[in-house]
Amino acid sequence: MKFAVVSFPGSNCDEDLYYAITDDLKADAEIVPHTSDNLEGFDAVLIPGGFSYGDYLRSGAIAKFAPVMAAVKEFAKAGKPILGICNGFQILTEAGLLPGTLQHNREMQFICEPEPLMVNNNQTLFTSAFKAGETITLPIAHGEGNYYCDDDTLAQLKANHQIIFSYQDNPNGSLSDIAGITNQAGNVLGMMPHPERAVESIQGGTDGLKVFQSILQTYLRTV
Ligand SMILES: NC(=O)CC[C@H](N)C(=O)O
Repeated sequence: MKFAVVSFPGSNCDEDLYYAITDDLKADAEIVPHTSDNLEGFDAVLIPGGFSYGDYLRSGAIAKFAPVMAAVKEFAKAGKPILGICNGFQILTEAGLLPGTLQHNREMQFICEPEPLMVNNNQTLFTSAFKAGETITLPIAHGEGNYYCDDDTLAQLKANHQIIFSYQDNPNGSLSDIAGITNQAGNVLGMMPHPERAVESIQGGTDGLKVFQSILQTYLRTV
């Protein structure tokens, strides 16, 4: 299985993700520049955290116009797995691949801390390695992680079990404690917490590795 880690000007978690996949998951990965228009040969796409284009206008608002995003949209349409982490989640909402938006944190401050989360749905390709209802800890590091959507969208997210991760102790004001959601088809996940920062015990925990193991295990079951 080969992972693409898409890198934009201002991405700063691309190499962390690359090493999480190659060193810890022991799978194949390649960093793909924002200028690429081709994701052929990849089985999953990872969109890393950071400050793409300096967070100008809004986080992710300029990245959605990068050449690679047309290929990312095709990849999503083909039902292949796409995971956006932090700025990656912001880019996916701006690109219309996930509903809702990420606003400034309630206290208008950047928050960087380990955060307890609930795994609400382990029946997804991103969470099959977790136990149902498991509580895990992943680091967050963001200024714009306050998830918002309209009432109809929220009702749909709940009815379809698309709220995959929620905060136990809502740090940023997110609607319904939302920390991570999938699209309706279940092949695109956006999450504000950083699984790639919790893949080795030296980082304080390894709960994040299970996200990548889930993707790999699901892939291996289907080939
Ligand atoms: N770590 C990150 O990806 C930061 C995301 C984003 N630019 C923010 O501060 O909200």
